[in-house]
Amino acid sequence: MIGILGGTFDPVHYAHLRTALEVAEHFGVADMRLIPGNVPPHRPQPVASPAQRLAMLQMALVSEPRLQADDRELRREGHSYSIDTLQSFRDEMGTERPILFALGVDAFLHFQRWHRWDEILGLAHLVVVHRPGYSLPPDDWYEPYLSANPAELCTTPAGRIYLLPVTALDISATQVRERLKQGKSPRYLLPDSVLDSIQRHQLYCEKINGT
Ligand SMILES: Nc1ncnc2c1ncn2[C@@H]1O[C@H](COP(=O)(O)OP(=O)(O)OP(=O)(O)O)[C@@H](O)[C@H]1O
Ligand SMILES: O=C(O)c1ccc[n+]([C@@H]2O[C@H](COP(=O)([O-])O)[C@@H](O)[C@H]2O)c1
Repeated sequence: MIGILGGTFDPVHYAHLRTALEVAEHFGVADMRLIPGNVPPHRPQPVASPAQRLAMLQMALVSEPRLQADDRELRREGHSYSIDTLQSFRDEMGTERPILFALGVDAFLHFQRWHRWDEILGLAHLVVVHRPGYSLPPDDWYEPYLSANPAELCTTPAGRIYLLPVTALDISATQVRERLKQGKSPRYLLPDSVLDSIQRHQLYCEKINGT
C-alpha cells in the first residue's frame, strides 16, 4: 500500500506535513509520497523553481521516514496530471495493491474538472482531508463512493472515497508567500529549515520576484 499527497508545495508548510502524517497513521501507510507538481493544471505557475520546491520538501521530511519526497512529476514534461502519476505507480506496483491519494476538500471541490477525472477512482482511493474554510456539498456525485471503513481502503486497490478530519491548521502557501512579500515572518507556519532556505535564497520576497 502507498499513500500520495500531491501539491505545488510553494513552499511546503506544517498543514501539508500534518496531513501526510495523519493520513499515513490513520491507514497504517509506511510509504507516503509527497509529490510536487511540475506544471500544475488549473492554477498559476509556482514562484519557486521545481528544484527549489523539491529541496524544501526534502528538508522538511528528513526526520520522518514514513514520508518521502517523490520527484516523478518533476521528471515529466508538460502538465502534471494526476491520472498519469497514478498510472506510473500502477506500472510499478501492479493492479492489486491499494493506493491512497490524499487531497484537501478545496482541491476535491474541483475534482470533476481534472484531466480524465472519471478514470482516477479506477486507479486509487481518494482520502479527502478537512481544510478550514471549505466544506463539501451534501448529496453530491461522490456519495455512492463513500466509505467510512479504513480496512476497506487497505484491502482493496481503488474505488472508494474516505473523508478524514485532520488537525485543523489554517495555513496556506499563499499566506506564507504573502507574509514574506510584506516583510513579515512566517516562522512557526513551516519548518525552520525550510524558512532558513527561503531566506538564504531570498525566495518569495519582492526584490527577487519584482512584484
Ligand atoms: N491547511 C490545509 N489543510 C488541509 N489540507 C491542505 C492544507 N493546505 C494544503 N492542503 C492540501 O495539500 C495539497 C497540496 O496543497 P498546495 O501545495 O496547493 O498548498 P496550498 O497551501 O493550498 O498552496 P497555495 O496557497 O499556493 O494554493 C492539496 O490537496 C491541499 O488541499
Ligand atoms: O490531474 C489534474 O487534472 C489535476 C488538476 C488539479 C489538481 N490536481 C492534483 O491535485 C493535487 C492538489 O493540487 P493543488 O493545485 O491544490 O496543489 C496535486 O496532486 C495536483 O496535481 C490534478
